Amino acid sequence: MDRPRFELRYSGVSIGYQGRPVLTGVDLELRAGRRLALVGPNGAGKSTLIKSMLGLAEILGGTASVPARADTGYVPQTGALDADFPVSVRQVVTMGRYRKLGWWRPVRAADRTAVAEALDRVGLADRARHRFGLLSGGQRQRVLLARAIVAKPKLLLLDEPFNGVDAVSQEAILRVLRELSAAGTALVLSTHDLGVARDLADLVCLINGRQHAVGTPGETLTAEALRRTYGSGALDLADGRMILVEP
Ligand SMILES: Nc1ncnc2c1ncn2[C@@H]1O[C@H](COP(=O)(O)OP(=O)(O)OP(=O)(O)O)[C@@H](O)[C@H]1O
Repeated sequence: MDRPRFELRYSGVSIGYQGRPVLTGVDLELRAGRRLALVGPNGAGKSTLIKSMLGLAEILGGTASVPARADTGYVPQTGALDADFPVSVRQVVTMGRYRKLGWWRPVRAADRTAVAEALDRVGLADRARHRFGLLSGGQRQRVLLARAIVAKPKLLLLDEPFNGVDAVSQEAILRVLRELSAAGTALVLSTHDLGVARDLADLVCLINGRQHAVGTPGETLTAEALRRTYGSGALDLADGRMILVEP
Protein backbone atom coordinates (compact mmCIF):
# COMPACT_ATOMS: atom_id res chain seq x y z
CA MET A 1 0.00 0.00 0.00
CA ASP A 2 1.25 3.52 -0.79
CA ARG A 3 2.24 5.61 2.19
CA PRO A 4 -0.01 8.65 2.47
CA ARG A 5 1.64 11.77 1.09
CA PHE A 6 2.78 14.47 3.48
CA GLU A 7 0.18 17.20 3.77
CA LEU A 8 0.05 20.40 5.79
CA ARG A 9 -2.68 22.66 4.51
CA TYR A 10 -4.64 25.48 6.19
CA SER A 11 -7.44 27.26 4.41
CA GLY A 12 -9.20 30.24 6.03
CA VAL A 13 -8.37 28.88 9.47
CA SER A 14 -9.18 30.53 12.82
CA ILE A 15 -7.45 29.21 15.92
CA GLY A 16 -8.04 29.87 19.60
CA TYR A 17 -8.73 28.63 23.07
CA GLN A 18 -12.05 27.85 24.82
CA GLY A 19 -13.91 28.84 21.66
CA ARG A 20 -12.27 32.30 21.45
CA PRO A 21 -10.11 33.02 18.37
CA VAL A 22 -6.65 34.55 18.84
CA LEU A 23 -5.46 34.05 15.24
CA THR A 24 -7.57 34.28 12.08
CA GLY A 25 -7.27 34.06 8.29
CA VAL A 26 -4.50 31.46 8.13
CA ASP A 27 -3.86 30.15 4.60
CA LEU A 28 -0.84 27.90 4.30
CA GLU A 29 0.48 24.99 2.37
CA LEU A 30 3.73 23.25 3.20
CA ARG A 31 5.28 20.41 1.23
CA ALA A 32 7.77 17.79 2.33
CA GLY A 33 11.26 19.23 2.82
CA ARG A 34 10.06 22.87 2.92
CA ARG A 35 10.94 25.33 5.68
CA LEU A 36 8.31 27.74 7.02
CA ALA A 37 9.15 30.60 9.43
CA LEU A 38 6.40 32.20 11.52
CA VAL A 39 7.26 35.82 12.22
CA GLY A 40 5.33 38.32 14.35
CA PRO A 41 5.51 40.29 17.61
CA ASN A 42 4.94 38.91 21.13
CA GLY A 43 1.43 37.57 21.51
CA ALA A 44 0.92 37.46 17.71
CA GLY A 45 -0.18 33.82 17.75
CA LYS A 46 2.99 32.05 16.58
CA SER A 47 2.95 29.45 19.38
CA THR A 48 -0.80 29.09 18.93
CA LEU A 49 -0.38 28.24 15.25
CA ILE A 50 2.28 25.65 16.12
CA LYS A 51 0.07 24.24 18.88
CA SER A 52 -2.83 23.90 16.45
CA MET A 53 -0.61 21.53 14.42
CA LEU A 54 -0.30 19.37 17.54
CA GLY A 55 -3.99 19.48 18.45
CA LEU A 56 -3.18 21.68 21.49
CA ALA A 57 -5.07 24.76 20.25
CA GLU A 58 -8.57 24.65 18.77
CA ILE A 59 -9.33 25.01 15.07
CA LEU A 60 -12.44 27.22 15.28
CA GLY A 61 -13.09 27.80 11.57
CA GLY A 62 -11.83 26.95 8.09
CA THR A 63 -10.19 23.66 7.18
CA ALA A 64 -6.86 22.33 8.37
CA SER A 65 -5.03 19.13 7.36
CA VAL A 66 -2.03 18.20 9.47
CA PRO A 67 0.14 15.08 9.62
CA ALA A 68 -0.57 12.52 12.34
CA ARG A 69 0.86 13.38 15.75
CA ALA A 70 3.14 10.32 15.55
CA ASP A 71 4.73 11.85 12.44
CA THR A 72 5.28 15.22 14.10
CA GLY A 73 8.26 16.25 16.23
CA TYR A 74 8.04 19.26 18.55
CA VAL A 75 10.67 21.43 20.19
CA PRO A 76 8.84 23.60 22.75
CA GLN A 77 10.02 27.01 23.90
CA THR A 78 12.96 26.73 26.30
CA GLY A 79 11.72 26.51 29.84
CA ALA A 80 8.73 24.34 28.92
CA LEU A 81 10.61 21.34 30.38
CA ASP A 82 11.57 21.71 34.03
CA ALA A 83 15.38 21.97 34.13
CA ASP A 84 15.41 20.67 37.74
CA PHE A 85 13.77 17.40 36.77
CA PRO A 86 16.42 14.75 37.64
CA VAL A 87 16.78 13.01 34.29
CA SER A 88 19.78 12.25 32.12
CA VAL A 89 20.24 13.56 28.59
CA ARG A 90 19.73 10.02 27.26
CA GLN A 91 16.43 9.67 29.15
CA VAL A 92 15.12 12.95 27.73
CA VAL A 93 15.90 11.84 24.17
CA THR A 94 14.44 8.36 24.78
CA MET A 95 11.11 10.03 25.65
CA GLY A 96 10.93 11.04 21.99
CA ARG A 97 10.65 7.36 20.96
CA TYR A 98 7.54 6.66 23.00
CA ARG A 99 5.07 8.74 21.02
CA LYS A 100 5.65 6.61 17.98
CA LEU A 101 6.07 3.24 19.63
CA GLY A 102 3.96 3.37 22.80
CA TRP A 103 5.09 3.86 26.38
CA TRP A 104 4.11 0.36 27.47
CA ARG A 105 6.89 -1.55 25.77
CA PRO A 106 10.49 -1.78 26.93
CA VAL A 107 13.32 0.17 25.33
CA ARG A 108 14.93 -2.02 22.65
CA ALA A 109 18.32 -2.04 20.96
CA ALA A 110 16.84 -0.13 17.99
CA ASP A 111 15.68 2.63 20.36
CA ARG A 112 19.10 2.87 21.98
CA THR A 113 20.73 3.12 18.57
CA ALA A 114 18.29 5.82 17.44
CA VAL A 115 18.90 7.81 20.65
CA ALA A 116 22.68 7.57 20.20
CA GLU A 117 22.37 8.68 16.56
CA ALA A 118 20.14 11.64 17.44
CA LEU A 119 22.58 12.80 20.14
CA ASP A 120 25.49 12.40 17.75
CA ARG A 121 23.63 14.44 15.17
CA VAL A 122 23.27 17.41 17.53
CA GLY A 123 26.91 17.06 18.64
CA LEU A 124 26.21 15.84 22.18
CA ALA A 125 27.09 12.14 21.99
CA ASP A 126 29.52 12.60 24.88
CA ARG A 127 26.82 14.06 27.17
CA ALA A 128 24.40 11.10 27.16
CA ARG A 129 24.89 10.33 30.86
CA HIS A 130 24.93 13.95 31.99
CA ARG A 131 22.07 15.44 33.92
CA PHE A 132 19.84 17.43 31.56
CA GLY A 133 19.29 20.30 33.99
CA LEU A 134 23.00 20.94 34.41
CA LEU A 135 23.65 21.63 30.71
CA SER A 136 23.81 25.14 29.26
CA GLY A 137 20.66 26.60 27.70
CA GLY A 138 22.00 26.01 24.20
CA GLN A 139 22.93 22.41 24.97
CA ARG A 140 19.49 21.78 26.50
CA GLN A 141 17.91 23.10 23.32
CA ARG A 142 20.02 20.68 21.26
CA VAL A 143 18.90 17.80 23.50
CA LEU A 144 15.27 18.83 22.93
CA LEU A 145 15.96 18.86 19.20
CA ALA A 146 17.40 15.32 19.49
CA ARG A 147 14.25 14.27 21.39
CA ALA A 148 12.07 15.72 18.61
CA ILE A 149 13.94 14.01 15.76
CA VAL A 150 14.66 10.62 17.35
CA ALA A 151 11.39 9.18 15.99
CA LYS A 152 12.18 10.52 12.48
CA PRO A 153 9.22 12.88 12.04
CA LYS A 154 7.88 14.05 8.68
CA LEU A 155 7.08 17.43 10.23
CA LEU A 156 9.27 19.18 12.79
CA LEU A 157 7.84 22.11 14.77
CA LEU A 158 10.18 24.44 16.66
CA ASP A 159 8.92 27.24 18.90
CA GLU A 160 11.59 29.98 19.02
CA PRO A 161 14.45 27.47 18.98
CA PHE A 162 17.20 30.11 19.20
CA ASN A 163 16.01 32.00 22.28
CA GLY A 164 18.79 32.12 24.85
CA VAL A 165 20.99 29.94 22.64
CA ASP A 166 24.69 30.74 22.13
CA ALA A 167 26.18 31.07 18.65
CA VAL A 168 27.78 27.60 18.71
CA SER A 169 24.49 25.88 19.54
CA GLN A 170 22.60 28.05 17.03
CA GLU A 171 24.99 26.97 14.27
CA ALA A 172 24.69 23.32 15.34
CA ILE A 173 20.89 23.53 15.31
CA LEU A 174 20.81 25.31 11.92
CA ARG A 175 23.08 22.67 10.40
CA VAL A 176 20.82 19.85 11.62
CA LEU A 177 17.69 21.64 10.36
CA ARG A 178 19.20 22.08 6.89
CA GLU A 179 20.19 18.39 6.76
CA LEU A 180 16.71 17.27 7.86
CA SER A 181 15.06 19.52 5.31
CA ALA A 182 17.32 18.21 2.53
CA ALA A 183 16.26 14.68 3.52
CA GLY A 184 12.56 15.58 3.20
CA THR A 185 11.46 16.69 6.69
CA ALA A 186 9.13 19.72 6.60
CA LEU A 187 10.02 22.41 9.17
CA VAL A 188 7.90 25.05 10.88
CA LEU A 189 9.67 27.41 13.24
CA SER A 190 8.66 30.58 15.00
CA THR A 191 11.29 33.27 15.36
CA HIS A 192 11.84 36.91 16.22
CA ASP A 193 15.03 36.90 14.20
CA LEU A 194 14.46 38.17 10.67
CA GLY A 195 17.99 37.09 9.73
CA VAL A 196 17.20 33.48 10.64
CA ALA A 197 13.90 33.67 8.74
CA ARG A 198 15.64 35.05 5.66
CA ASP A 199 18.54 32.56 5.74
CA LEU A 200 16.71 29.39 6.68
CA ALA A 201 13.13 29.61 5.45
CA ASP A 202 11.80 29.24 1.95
CA LEU A 203 8.37 30.37 3.11
CA VAL A 204 7.57 33.09 5.67
CA CYS A 205 4.24 33.76 7.32
CA LEU A 206 3.79 37.19 8.94
CA ILE A 207 1.16 37.11 11.67
CA ASN A 208 -0.23 39.37 14.35
CA GLY A 209 -3.69 38.23 15.42
CA ARG A 210 -4.31 37.45 11.78
CA GLN A 211 -2.19 36.37 8.86
CA HIS A 212 -0.75 39.47 7.20
CA ALA A 213 1.34 37.84 4.48
CA VAL A 214 2.70 34.53 3.31
CA GLY A 215 5.32 33.96 0.63
CA THR A 216 9.04 33.72 0.01
CA PRO A 217 11.36 35.72 2.30
CA GLY A 218 11.85 38.18 -0.57
CA GLU A 219 8.08 38.71 -0.87
CA THR A 220 7.30 38.98 2.83
CA LEU A 221 10.26 40.47 4.67
CA THR A 222 9.72 43.87 3.12
CA ALA A 223 9.56 47.15 5.02
CA GLU A 224 5.92 47.63 4.03
CA ALA A 225 4.74 44.14 5.09
CA LEU A 226 6.70 44.32 8.36
CA ARG A 227 5.21 47.74 9.12
CA ARG A 228 1.72 46.33 8.54
CA THR A 229 2.42 43.37 10.82
CA TYR A 230 4.32 45.11 13.60
CA GLY A 231 2.62 48.53 13.50
CA SER A 232 4.47 50.97 15.76
CA GLY A 233 6.92 48.19 16.73
CA ALA A 234 8.59 48.60 13.33
CA LEU A 235 11.05 51.47 13.27
CA ASP A 236 12.59 52.81 10.08
CA LEU A 237 16.25 53.68 10.34
CA ALA A 238 17.58 56.66 8.43
CA ASP A 239 19.75 54.43 6.24
CA GLY A 240 16.74 52.58 4.82
CA ARG A 241 16.98 49.56 7.13
CA MET A 242 14.28 48.60 9.59
CA ILE A 243 14.45 47.30 13.15
CA LEU A 244 11.68 45.66 15.13
CA VAL A 245 11.12 46.83 18.68
CA GLU A 246 9.04 44.67 20.98
CA PRO A 247 6.83 46.67 23.35
N1 LIG B 1 -3.78 28.38 26.69
C1 LIG B 1 -4.24 29.59 26.35
N2 LIG B 1 -5.50 29.96 26.69
C2 LIG B 1 -5.98 31.19 26.33
N3 LIG B 1 -5.28 32.12 25.65
C3 LIG B 1 -4.02 31.81 25.31
C4 LIG B 1 -3.44 30.53 25.64
N4 LIG B 1 -2.18 30.52 25.14
C5 LIG B 1 -1.98 31.71 24.53
N5 LIG B 1 -3.09 32.48 24.63
C6 LIG B 1 -3.25 33.84 24.05
O1 LIG B 1 -3.15 33.74 22.65
C7 LIG B 1 -2.50 34.90 22.12
C8 LIG B 1 -1.35 34.46 21.24
O2 LIG B 1 -0.35 33.88 22.08
P1 LIG B 1 0.91 33.06 21.49
O3 LIG B 1 1.64 32.50 22.67
O4 LIG B 1 0.43 32.14 20.45
O5 LIG B 1 1.76 34.24 20.82
P2 LIG B 1 3.27 34.22 20.30
O6 LIG B 1 3.26 34.93 18.99
O7 LIG B 1 3.80 32.83 20.33
O8 LIG B 1 3.99 35.12 21.37
P3 LIG B 1 5.51 35.11 21.93
O9 LIG B 1 6.36 35.64 20.82
O10 LIG B 1 5.42 36.06 23.07
O11 LIG B 1 5.84 33.71 22.33
C9 LIG B 1 -2.08 35.76 23.31
O12 LIG B 1 -3.01 36.78 23.47
C10 LIG B 1 -2.12 34.78 24.47
O13 LIG B 1 -2.45 35.45 25.66
